[in-house]
Amino acid sequence: MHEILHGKRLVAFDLDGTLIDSVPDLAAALKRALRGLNLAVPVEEQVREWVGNGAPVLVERALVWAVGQPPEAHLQARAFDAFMQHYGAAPNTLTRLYPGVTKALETLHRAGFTLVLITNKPERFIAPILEHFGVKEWFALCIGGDTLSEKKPSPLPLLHAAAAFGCAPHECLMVGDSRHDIGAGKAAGFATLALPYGYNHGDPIELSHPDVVLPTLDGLIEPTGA
Ligand SMILES: O=C(O)COP(=O)(O)O
Ligand SMILES: [Mg+2]
Repeated sequence: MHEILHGKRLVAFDLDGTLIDSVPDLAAALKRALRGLNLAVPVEEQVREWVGNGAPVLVERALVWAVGQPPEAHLQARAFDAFMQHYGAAPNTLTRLYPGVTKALETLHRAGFTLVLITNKPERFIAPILEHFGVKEWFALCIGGDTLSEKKPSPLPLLHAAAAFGCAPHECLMVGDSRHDIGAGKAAGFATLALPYGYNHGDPIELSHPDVVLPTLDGLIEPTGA
């Protein structure tokens, strides 16, 4: 096990860009929504830079790009509803688990860590996706971007999860791909571990100064030899 796990009891995982590469399905749903409104559609690489602050902000960023200004409320509402419908209908068509995810979750769970999922994705999508990839059973709690009154980078969901299992913040680790995960982790008093392969608005995750950066989750569970 990686030394950052020493003294830890709870590990909180981000979802998009950390466990799953979900942008292809997010982009497909966004394109369908925009096309349905007769608006320009972005390429997948653009969508990759817009993910991370939850579905309403994803749709808003797409509309700003498509119409050149902040969208009026009725356009935002129509595009958001369409996006939610399209994504809900096909959240797992092109989405893939990143390497090492299943083994890391299973190994940590069997080693006695409490695993929680803290994503900014709307809560309704979490269970179908985790079930599809056969990893839902490893999580003791899942929190979405609309589950509580605040989402990452607020520390609130992290502190909520720690309290739910009677853990002090210093006994917890936040694992994520974006500045919102690392910011929330630091604000909550968690240790922080970053994966560089996900979505961080085009910036290197090192700029957020996580405690550790690993190329994949394999490094979290590898024997240290110590
Ligand atoms: O829906 C999003 O913005 C992405 O969510 P996540 O990276 O917090 O899982
Ligand atoms: Mg993420």
